Amino acid sequence: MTSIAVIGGGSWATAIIKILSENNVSIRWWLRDRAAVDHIRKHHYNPDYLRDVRLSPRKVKTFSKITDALNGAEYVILAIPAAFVQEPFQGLTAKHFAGKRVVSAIKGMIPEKNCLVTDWVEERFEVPLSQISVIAGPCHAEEVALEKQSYLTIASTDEACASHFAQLMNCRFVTANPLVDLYGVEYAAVMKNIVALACGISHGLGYGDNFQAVLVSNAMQEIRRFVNAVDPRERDLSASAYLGDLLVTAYSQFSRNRTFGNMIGRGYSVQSAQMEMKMIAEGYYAVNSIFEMNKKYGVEMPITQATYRILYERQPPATEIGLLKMKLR
Ligand SMILES: NC(=O)c1ccc[n+]([C@@H]2O[C@H](COP(=O)([O-])OP(=O)(O)OC[C@H]3O[C@@H](n4cnc5c(N)ncnc54)[C@H](OP(=O)(O)O)[C@@H]3O)[C@@H](O)[C@H]2O)c1
Ligand SMILES: O=P(O)(O)OC[C@H](O)CO
Repeated sequence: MTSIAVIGGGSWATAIIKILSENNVSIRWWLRDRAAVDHIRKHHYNPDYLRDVRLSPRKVKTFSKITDALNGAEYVILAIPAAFVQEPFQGLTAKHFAGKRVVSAIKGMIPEKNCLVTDWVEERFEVPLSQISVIAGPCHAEEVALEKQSYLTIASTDEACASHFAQLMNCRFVTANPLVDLYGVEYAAVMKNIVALACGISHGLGYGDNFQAVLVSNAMQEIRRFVNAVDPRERDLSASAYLGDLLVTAYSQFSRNRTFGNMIGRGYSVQSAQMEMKMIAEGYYAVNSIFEMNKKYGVEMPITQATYRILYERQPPATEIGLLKMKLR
């Protein structure tokens, strides 16, 4: 049995645990909410997210102390929005991660540092990059809960690391494939959330499918320009880890980022949209990080810039999307 620590108690953590539980694994699940830890021990489902997912008490043990969850685990999966991922690890050191492989399921950037989660893990806990991977690909937790066929990509700099974890994620309803492009996949996953915000804003303003198709096509070009500037290498951006994830997030009814953007387009303030949405839209934090990062790279990024001005400079969505409209082809 492979021992896997899962850090985070939200919808994606719950979905990942459902997938892994299809295989021969032992899961050590840390949740910050003590009541949820106790509830899962007693009733075998997460009271706050994906309540229909049944959790095997034989395979899944819950913990409220993070060091207990990490104890003896071969893998550590991070599944907390990037803005909050540092909090539970305060006081922990490299020794807590010695010999472990780390998998980030997070599609976001650490706001205070404007850095990728995998870079933070490497630097903060001295985990070798070859032992770090990400879970990517077009996949919503809600569809995993329904066992709808899904595809994941496990990306790493190291083929063996990606392949080994991909095997653990393969199951009846999930096909997981390894890919050697850690940074390209991670940045594309961060950026598709920004695009989904822009799609939601446009939809909220009354723009239709014709406009969105052009917006998404232009967004793919924007992602290509940025990713190639930050990490130039051969990659096929039409693969599902890149284009597929952009499409599902831009179009799905389940997308948190699109939903958040839609509220902004309809006139909600950032604060009221955040309060209304129970779940986290990573794109809100990512747009600031990518905007700041791009001061160094100077890539042409009209969609990111318009979204930044709407969310961080309080510019009227109608004005910004109106200006963006003239730049799209
Ligand atoms: N949901 C998906 O379909 C999906 C798919 C692929 C990737 N992802 C990525 O997975 C990551 C997690 O997203 P999610 O969808 O699981 O989010 P979510 O459903 O909104 O859950 C957020 C989780 O983070 C916890 N949290 C919030 N603030 C925290 C803090 N200050 N300290 C510790 N924990 C905190 C919440 O704990 P409480 O419940 O106690 O508030 C909750 O367990 C994101 O990067 C997202 O992009 C999500
Ligand atoms: O619901 P979103 O917008 O956070 O997107 C979730 C996943 O990243 C889709 O692959």
